[in-house]
Amino acid sequence: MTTYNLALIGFGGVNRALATLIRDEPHRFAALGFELRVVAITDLAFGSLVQEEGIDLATVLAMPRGANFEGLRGGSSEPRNEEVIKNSPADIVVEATFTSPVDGEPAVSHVRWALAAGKHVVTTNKGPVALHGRELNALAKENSASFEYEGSVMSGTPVLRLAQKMFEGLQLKGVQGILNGTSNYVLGRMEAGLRLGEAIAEAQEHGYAEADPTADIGGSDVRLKVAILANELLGASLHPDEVDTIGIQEITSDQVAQALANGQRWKLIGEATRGTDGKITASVRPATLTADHPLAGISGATNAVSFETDLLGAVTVSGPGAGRTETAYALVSDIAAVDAFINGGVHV
Ligand SMILES: NC(=O)c1ccc[n+]([C@@H]2O[C@H](COP(=O)([O-])OP(=O)(O)OC[C@H]3O[C@@H](n4cnc5c(N)ncnc54)[C@H](O)[C@@H]3O)[C@@H](O)[C@H]2O)c1
Ligand SMILES: N[C@@H](CCO)C(=O)O
Repeated sequence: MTTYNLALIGFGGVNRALATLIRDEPHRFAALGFELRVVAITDLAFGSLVQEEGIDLATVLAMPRGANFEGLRGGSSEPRNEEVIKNSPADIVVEATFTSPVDGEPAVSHVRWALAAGKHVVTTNKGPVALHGRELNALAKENSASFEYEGSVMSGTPVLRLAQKMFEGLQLKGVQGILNGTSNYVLGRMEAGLRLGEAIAEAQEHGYAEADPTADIGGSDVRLKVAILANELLGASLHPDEVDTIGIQEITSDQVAQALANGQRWKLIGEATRGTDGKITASVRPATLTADHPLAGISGATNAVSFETDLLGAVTVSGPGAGRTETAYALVSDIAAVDAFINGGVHV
């Protein structure tokens, strides 16, 4: 059976959940026809660790926050990202550091270094895809590497591959969705009477929120996702700055209660639409939805996206939009796509 060597860049919630799956559920990967070995980890907090024969995941997963890899064979307290990405014996670089909605760094550099070295990249990080997707895909092609990012839009719920593969023969006119688990969770908890700050703290505990939750609440997380959907599925060349964005930070508990009393729910809606002139416009804004709207019933960290098609009308997909293990699954599906690329030379 093929063994793929992985380098985990970022050892936070998502990559720890992936490491846990690799440690506890090897049968899941065996069923896909390969096994996974983690040969390198880097993280701002832990430093870096490279062990060619495979890192003992039980040991590193048991390390408390505040500890670092110095003292372990091949370990250092410095996060030597560039050295690890370029020189470790990894076949696949798993990028799950924090998302910068401004310039995508440091993740953009991580992805560039890996692809330029001919290594495959899987990532849940929206920044590189939304801000430099075209360039990075070209770099992947140039270096015969695979660049996979299914988890960048709706965590483990398949959206990009589903639309690319299953909507063949349909014309896509637009997409509309609830694309942020944290803000949707927060709005639901405000309906239950919590204050905004209390609800955000709960979302952080569940592992839904970004490192800086203002990205979730202020709409910049959804802006990146809308740009990805528009560019990947509608053939646009949108920069996230071109997506008009308003978050939920100004929505008050009174407004939430008032809407409920009127049979409505506040939701943060991201959309991208192809106009009659062919131009794609996109926005993120809060809206009150009546109960009969297809997105009104989407609660908690669940997300949903409606694809507006010419022959079927709206096709809506819903599922987890955030969560550590749910997002780690996106990486599993991406690694399976890399395997298919390696074996067939094609993207799936
Ligand atoms: N958690 C989710 O539900 C979810 C869902 C979809 C996508 N994502 C994306 O996945 C990525 C990881 O999410 P997470 O929940 O694991 O975040 P996290 O904050 O738990 O972990 C990120 C880790 O990256 C490390 N890091 C930050 N900058 C670094 C650097 N320069 N070098 C090395 N390490 C660095 C941090 O120390 C931290 O341990 C983010 O980009 C996020 O937007 C998360
Ligand atoms: N913080 C994001 C993670 C998924 O991208 C959310 O809450 O949706």
